[in-house]
This record gives sequence, C-alpha cells and structure tokens, in this order.
Amino acid sequence: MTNFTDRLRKSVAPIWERVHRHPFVTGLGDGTLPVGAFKYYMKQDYIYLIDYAKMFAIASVKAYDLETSSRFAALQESTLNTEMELHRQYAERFGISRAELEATESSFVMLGYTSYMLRVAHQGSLAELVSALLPCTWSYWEIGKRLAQVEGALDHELYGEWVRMYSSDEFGQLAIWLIDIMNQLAEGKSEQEMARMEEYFVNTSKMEYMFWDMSYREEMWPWENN
Ligand SMILES: Cc1ncc(CN)c(N)n1
Repeated sequence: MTNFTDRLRKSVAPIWERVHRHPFVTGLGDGTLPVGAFKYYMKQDYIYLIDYAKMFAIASVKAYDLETSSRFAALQESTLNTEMELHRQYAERFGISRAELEATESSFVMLGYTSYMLRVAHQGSLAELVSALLPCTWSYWEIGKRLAQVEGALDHELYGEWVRMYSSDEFGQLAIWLIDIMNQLAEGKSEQEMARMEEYFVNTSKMEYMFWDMSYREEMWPWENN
C-alpha cells in the first residue's frame, strides 16, 4: 500500500531532480560553487528560516494533542538554535555581523516563498500547513544525503559543514517525523483535500527550486542588478 507522501514525492519527481542537478546544489558537493553566491544564499536563508520557524510555531498552536504540539515546538527551537547557528557561524567566517545578517533585505523569491507558506499556515488546516512546509526539510535531507556521497564533499573546508548538517542523522530524524505526521494527517481526508495539499507541496517544491536558482544568480529586485 502506498501512503500519501509517496504520492507527494512522485508528483514532484521532475522538480526535485532539477534541484539535484542545479549548479548551486552540485557546486556545494564538488566545491565549484562561487563563494559570493554562497554568501548571498546564507543571508537570504537566514531570514527565510526566521519565517520558517514561525510555521512550526503555528503548527504547535494548531496541533490536536500535547505530544504533537510539543514536537512542533521542538522543531521551532531546533530551527532557531541549531540550523540558524550554522548560518551564524558561516557569517562569522565571512565577517558578517549578526545585526547585518538579521537586517538582510529580502529578495523577491524569498519573500514570495515565505509569504505563501505563512498564508497557508494562517488560513489552512494543520494538514495543509504541513504539506506546505514539508518540501523544505525533506528536500534538504535528500540533497544532504546525495551530496554526502560525493567524494570530498563532507570534508570540504567551506561547504563541508553545510553537507554534514543536512546529511546528519539528527536532521534526518526531523524529516522522518514530518513525513510520518504528514501521512497521519492525510488519513481520512477526501480526494479534494488531498489534491489541495498536493498543490501546496508542489508549489513550495517549485519555490525551493527558485530559491536555489536566485541564489546562484544572486538575484535581488530587477532594478538593482539587472
Ligand atoms: C530555502 C530553504 N529550504 C529548506 C531549508 C532547510 N530547512 C532551508 N534552510 N532553506
């Protein structure tokens, strides 16, 4: 028997494959990614994660039982204090202060992505909320695991830290828990509800691709660097 997340994964197969082949992602693995693009990405991703952590906070409020509520609260905590610590450490290496990091001006893609997710979180059910946030954690874990297979990627002096974090068992446990809860929440849902959840999952998967792409091109608003 296939579960709901098998259906989701199948529906985004071509998009995620494009992500795996994107030069930003392959460059993280083989070390060819320009440092400027990585710095740009780190700063945009830092402010992205501030909003992403809020998705878990809203999920904690919407949860139907205490255990689920506290798991989402823990996910918020680990985003703010473990995942974002990686960014703070990179920023320190680059001589970017915490204040500067937090004051990063949002790119259009970053703003579109987080605004969309937060809209689903505020207007939708818990199941819809999880379907919109799941590509973020799940796809990074998949990318991390694939890059960890590339020779030298785990030990690269700049990008190794990134690959180690997203391929780690700790990060994988978070992704697995989210995949499980997605399947539980989908149980008993009508085809119409599942189709809406699939739409959110596909849309945020496309936005993941766009986030990599804008980072590679260090894209801001069109009148600033075009
Ligand atoms: C844009 C994006 N997507 C996903 C992740 C992994 N939490 C992230 N840090 N940034």
